[in-house]
Amino acid sequence: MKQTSLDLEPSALDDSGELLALLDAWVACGWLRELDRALAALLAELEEDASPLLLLAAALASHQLGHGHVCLDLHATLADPDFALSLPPEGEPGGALLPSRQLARLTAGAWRAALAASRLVAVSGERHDTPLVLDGHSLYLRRYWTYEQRVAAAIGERLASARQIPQDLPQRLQRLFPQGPGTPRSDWQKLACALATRSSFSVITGGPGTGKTTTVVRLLALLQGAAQEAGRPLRIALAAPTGKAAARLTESIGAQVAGLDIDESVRQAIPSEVTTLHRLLGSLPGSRHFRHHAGNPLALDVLVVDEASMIDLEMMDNLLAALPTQARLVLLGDKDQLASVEAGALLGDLCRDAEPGHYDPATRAWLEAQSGQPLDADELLPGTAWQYPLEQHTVMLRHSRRFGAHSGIGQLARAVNRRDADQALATLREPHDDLYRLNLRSAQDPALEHLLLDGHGQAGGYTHYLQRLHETRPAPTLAADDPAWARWAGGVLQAFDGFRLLCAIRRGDWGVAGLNLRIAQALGRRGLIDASTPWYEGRPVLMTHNDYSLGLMNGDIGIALCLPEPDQQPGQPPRQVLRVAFPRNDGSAGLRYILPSRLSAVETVFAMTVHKSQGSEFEHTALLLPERLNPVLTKELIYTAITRARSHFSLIEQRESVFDQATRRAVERRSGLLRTLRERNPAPETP
Ligand SMILES: Nc1ncnc2c1ncn2[C@@H]1O[C@H](COP(=O)(O)OP(=O)(O)OP(=O)(O)O)[C@@H](O)[C@H]1O
Repeated sequence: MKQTSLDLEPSALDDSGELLALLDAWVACGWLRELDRALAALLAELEEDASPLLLLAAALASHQLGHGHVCLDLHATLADPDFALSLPPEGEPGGALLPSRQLARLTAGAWRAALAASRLVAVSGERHDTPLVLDGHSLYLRRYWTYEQRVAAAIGERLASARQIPQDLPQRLQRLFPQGPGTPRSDWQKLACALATRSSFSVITGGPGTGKTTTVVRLLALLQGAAQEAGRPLRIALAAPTGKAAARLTESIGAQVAGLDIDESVRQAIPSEVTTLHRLLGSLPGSRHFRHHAGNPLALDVLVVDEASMIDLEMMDNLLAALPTQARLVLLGDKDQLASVEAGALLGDLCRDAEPGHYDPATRAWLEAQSGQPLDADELLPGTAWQYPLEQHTVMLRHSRRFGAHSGIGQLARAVNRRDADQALATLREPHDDLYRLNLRSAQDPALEHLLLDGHGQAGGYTHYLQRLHETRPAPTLAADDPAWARWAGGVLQAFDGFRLLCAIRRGDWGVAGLNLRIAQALGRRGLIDASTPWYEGRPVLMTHNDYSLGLMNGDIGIALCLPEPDQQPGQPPRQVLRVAFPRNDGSAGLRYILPSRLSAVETVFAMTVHKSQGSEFEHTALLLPERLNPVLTKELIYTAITRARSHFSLIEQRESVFDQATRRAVERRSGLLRTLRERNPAPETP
């Protein structure tokens, strides 16, 4: 259909054929997925006179899902098209194809009107048979709009269900959170624990080392202790979105539970094993569905989910459906981290107002009475329960015990999080034992290779795990079932977590692919690996898809090692074969060994993207920034990279301005979850 236009030449926005040709061009550049374009083509078939503006919006709404946004926000898109759409994805020059050029003449009013006029679009979900829903100035694919509505409804229902609170809550809190010399005036851990006893839904957010695990372990001790006394012990489960995160939490929960001063019967009834959400819900291979759902709910009274920043909207919908409403759900995570790569920055949405708190006077009074402490933080703002229903059940932990006031990593992370680029740069210039900055003269600067292989001072590089591999290898005559092999493989995997290079992009000199090649070649030149073959001993690999038949999940990391063949001929010396050792990721500290030929979806992982590093920590983390700003470079990405570092952080860059500009820029995830949740909360009746 032709739109009226002042231009004589038809443009992509005036003509459906031209629009589809533009989408083709974007697909050819690798900017748009084939499936985004296919959706536009399908809609063009369904509605013969479909407006090109509708086809464009549909393809872009689908494209946005691939970038984690649940919907296409028309205003935000038109305000800064290239950034809002992340096109081109890695910042390469785009010329006339750039969205900022193509959408220059479009206004939000005209776009919205074209969408609202289409039979394929329901305005605010008033019809149930359209593939698209327009909610305010956001266009959704119906499936995602439905997820958002269901998640908001389920959370709203949980928030409204008040829980019975132990009469002696103040005393119980006092026992679990004794006031020590280092305890701040407002102990936010104690406040978070108190608040989480009140309803079936609560969120505890905080940066690294702020005590999320400590708090939740004490919360579980409190709830289980009270439940046991009442003769109704609780069924508790702990979960995390990825195997890696589950393994990490298993370790820290185990240590925390062991260290608590509580009755042995309560200790025994707090699980220390953490499962993945997929395993908890019972994933069905080859399907989006799970064994547990509303019709077959989880038999649980309390569920704690850590690393909740990695939960996407669809998973949250599944989780809320499968968890009975009377069961408590406690989400833990760092709201400031990058969100899940799937659509929906759930934790970020839920915690948008966690810092100012917006506690209702009644919430504040209750918290102060139960905890015996003032609610005290400079950033707090007042609020009411009906305007801020979720915030009455959310606490942000504010004191990091891992990165104290003098830690360089802590100072840098805090400055980046505030988008205070000047302070972040000043911190990088000051001498700090845990921070290092490498300014490259060019992409080929040998200092890069030196840092990646040998590290810097106390901070190691990639030679460390390979030295361990070679120097601690068991005698080849040992039988395959000798525990020395598992100890060795486990030690090599652990040593590999001593260092990781994180990249912002995938392609080019500064991307994951190029750097993986370069690092492998450099290690080959040192004789530490044989990089002339695709599968060499010491090759670290990352799973890029879930493989249910092998029990490996997207994001799992393994290392190829020469190990004795399990089925040996009696009397023969053990034959060595290359197998890939993966941690079991079930908290058991066990390993599994897979033949390389069985691994179809893996890539080398010396360097990995910051996105993929979420849920992991490394002793030394290096972040390599590309030479040009691009849409993925935001303060969330930089903050996430810095906070992956346990002891040392290195920033590698060619131009200082990229760090500076990226730190000033924040991701704006598009979703309407918080708005929907607030709208669903009834206003109080006026007398
Ligand atoms: N109230 C406390 N008293 C003493 N030590 C504490 C307290 N809270 C936390 N810690 C210590 O601080 C460290 C970090 O705590 P914790 O692991 O609970 O933080 P976290 O927010 O879960 O960290 P992460 O970001 O790694 O998940 C741990 O060593 C823990 O023992």
